[in-house]
Amino acid sequence: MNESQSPTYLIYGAGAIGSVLGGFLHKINRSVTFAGRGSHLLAIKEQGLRITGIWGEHLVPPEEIDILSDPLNREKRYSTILLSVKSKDTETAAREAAELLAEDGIMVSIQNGLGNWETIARLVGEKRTVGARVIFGAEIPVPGLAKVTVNADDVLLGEPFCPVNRALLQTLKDDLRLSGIPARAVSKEEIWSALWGKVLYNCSLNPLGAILEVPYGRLGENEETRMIIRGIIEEIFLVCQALKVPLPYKGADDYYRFLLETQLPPTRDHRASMLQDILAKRKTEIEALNGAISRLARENEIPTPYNDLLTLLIKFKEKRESQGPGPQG
Ligand SMILES: NC(=O)C1=CN([C@@H]2O[C@H](COP(=O)(O)OP(=O)(O)OC[C@H]3O[C@@H](n4cnc5c(N)ncnc54)[C@H](O)[C@@H]3O)[C@@H](O)[C@H]2O)C=CC1
Ligand SMILES: CC(C)(CO)C(=O)C(=O)O
Repeated sequence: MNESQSPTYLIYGAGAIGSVLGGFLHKINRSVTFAGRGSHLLAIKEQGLRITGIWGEHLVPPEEIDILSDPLNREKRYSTILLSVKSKDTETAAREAAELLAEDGIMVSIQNGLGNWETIARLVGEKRTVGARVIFGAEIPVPGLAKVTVNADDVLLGEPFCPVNRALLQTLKDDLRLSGIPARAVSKEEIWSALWGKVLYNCSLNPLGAILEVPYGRLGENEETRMIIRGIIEEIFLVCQALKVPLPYKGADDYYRFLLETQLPPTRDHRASMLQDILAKRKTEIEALNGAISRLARENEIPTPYNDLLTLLIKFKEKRESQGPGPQG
C-alpha cells in the first residue's frame, strides 16, 4: 500500500467476531466487504448489521452492506483480509480467500487455537501472514445482530514468521483503535507468546465450560473444577517447556493465579464459545486447543491425561449433539 491508498478490508467469515470487526471498521468509513454463510449473512444483507453490547450500539444499514458474492467484488483484490472462521474451516476459507488477496496484502488470522498461522502461511506465504490475539467476546444472539459480551485485553497484532507489509499492519492497528477497539502491534516473540497464552486460557476454561454447561465464573468458584484447571495448565506448561515456547507467565503456579485473579473476573458471566458451539450443534475448536496439546505431547512423550480426557469428552458431546441423545432420550 502506498501513502495515498486506503486499505480495503475483506471480512472472510462474517460470524460473531468478524461482524464486530467489520461493523466497527465501517463506522470509521473504511471500505469493508463481508464474506460469510447462512442466516446471519442473509439477515445483514436484507436488514443491515446491528452491533450491541459493552461497546455501544451501531448499525450498518443494508444499503451500505457490501457482500463478496457481488460479481464485481470477486474481481477485486483486497489489501487486508481478516480471516475470522473457526479453526476447523481455516484450510478451506484461507484457500478461497487467498485468490482475493492483493500481492502486497496481508491475511490476518483472527482466530483461537494452534495451527492456523501455519495453514495461512502455506497458502498465502509467510510474507503475507499476520497473527492476532483476540480476547473480547462476541455472539450472534439472532441473525443480523452481533453482541460484544466481554473484553479482557487489547487485540494484539504481530508478524509470526517474517516482516510483512508493515504499513498495512500499522493501519489495521490504527483503524481498530480509531473505531473504538483497543489494539496494539507487538513483536514476533510477543505474538507467539500471546497466542499460546490465549491457548492456555481457552484450554483451561472452554472444554470444562462446554461439558458442565456453566459460564466461566462457576469454574473458578468450585474446588473440583479448580483442581482440573490446575491439571490442564501444568500439562500445557510441560509441553511448552519441551517445545521451547515463550509463554508470557513464569510457571504453572503463576498462570493459575493470574487466570483466577485477573482473567476470570471480567469474563465471569461469559459462556465459552465451545459451549455455544455445542448448544448450536456445531463442531467445536477442540482439535486446535486441547486436542492440539495432546498431539504435541504425544510427539514429545509427555503424558497429558487431563487434556486427553477433555478432548475425548468434547468429541463425544459433538457427536451426541449432532446425532441426538440416543434410544434412552
Ligand atoms: N466469538 C468470540 O467471542 C471469540 C472468538 N474467537 C475466535 O474467532 C474465530 C471466529 O469465531 P466466531 O466469530 O465466534 O465464529 P462464528 O462461527 O460466529 O463465525 C465464523 C463464520 O465463518 C463462516 N464461514 C465458515 N467457513 C466459511 C467459508 N469458507 N467462507 C465464508 N464464510 C465461512 C461461518 O458460516 C460463520 O458465520 C474462532 O477461531 C474463535 O475461536 C476469539 C475470541 C473470541
Ligand atoms: C470470548 C473469549 C475471549 C472469552 O473471554 C473466548 O476466547 C471464548 O469464549 O472462547
